[in-house]
Amino acid sequence: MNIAIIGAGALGTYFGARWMEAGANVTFVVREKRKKQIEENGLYVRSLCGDTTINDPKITADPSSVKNIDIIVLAVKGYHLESVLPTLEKMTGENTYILPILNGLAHYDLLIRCFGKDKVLGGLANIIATLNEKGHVEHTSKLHEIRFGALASSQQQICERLAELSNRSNMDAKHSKKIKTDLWYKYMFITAFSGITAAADVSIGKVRQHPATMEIVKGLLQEMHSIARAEDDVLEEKHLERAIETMMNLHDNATSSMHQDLRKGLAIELEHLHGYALGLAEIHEMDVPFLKTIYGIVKAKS
Ligand SMILES: NC(=O)C1=CN([C@@H]2O[C@H](COP(=O)(O)OP(=O)(O)OC[C@H]3O[C@@H](n4cnc5c(N)ncnc54)[C@H](OP(=O)(O)O)[C@@H]3O)[C@@H](O)[C@H]2O)C=CC1
Ligand SMILES: CC(C)(CO)C(=O)C(=O)O
Repeated sequence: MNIAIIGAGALGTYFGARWMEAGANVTFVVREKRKKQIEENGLYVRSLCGDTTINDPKITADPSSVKNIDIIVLAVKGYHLESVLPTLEKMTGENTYILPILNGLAHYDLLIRCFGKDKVLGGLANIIATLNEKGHVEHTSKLHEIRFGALASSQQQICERLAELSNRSNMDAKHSKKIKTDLWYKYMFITAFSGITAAADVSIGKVRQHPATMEIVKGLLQEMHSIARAEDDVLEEKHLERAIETMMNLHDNATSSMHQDLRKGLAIELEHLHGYALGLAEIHEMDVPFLKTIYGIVKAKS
């Protein structure tokens, strides 16, 4: 299978490396600075699930040179989305599908508008990974899940091909038959988790110590659940209960990538996650005081 990864950041490099180990032909489409860094330092993954070095990785900063791709994995941050569209346009052929693994849902509207609903697969990732100063991946927990699935009936075959490849790989890959539900669940969860950890500047253990703080988490989840139901009606009551249970069971030191980015002084995906949810709430004329407050607090810190 020919896979192109746009964004050789933490997720793109990690999953790209795992697909390569499983025998895929993977090309990394990067910008010049990252290309130079990879040429100097190589592509290396340090992982609790097994280290790996990518020997002679195919890297290019010229998307028009990348042909005959089955799946383009989009692994950029939400705020890179607009600027990556010309890259996607140059690479998307008749038989190419786009698999976004970004957090959130805001990108689907844009991608489907630009490339059509048959082209855009559903995807998400659950992993804790970052790039170190050498540009190598540091994967620091045993969680390395990727989920993908068809958003249109014409996409079944490509999803099955990806599942066949991924089942041979060293990652927890799931071909989901209910990817829309999975996407909304993750969006609900990450908006609450990243919101509270970034706003309070603490990891989840501290949040759980204080019932008043935990009430905010529950309020955020409840509001996101209501937005999901108004928009797509795919989440049930059990999903809300599961999200609360997961929050209760996370390791005390667990925190969100948004919180970590904020601490490092990096850009964050606040508009992509919380901003987009506020827009949906407005369309549905819903009152979302927890979301509004968290957005306001994190905005001032960003
Ligand atoms: N890290 C994590 O643990 C998790 C992250 N996620 C989500 O996954 C997504 C990706 O996150 P993550 O991998 O951490 O992000 P990173 O910042 O590590 O990687 C994003 C990469 O995208 C690259 N990029 C941006 N624009 C372009 C472009 N036009 N062409 C080529 N490359 C480009 C950047 O390259 P450059 O160096 O040139 O800027 C960067 O390397 C986010 O939505 C995040 O929320 C989800 C689960 C966990
Ligand atoms: C919750 C987690 C770590 C799961 O992948 C995540 O998506 C994030 O922090 O961005």
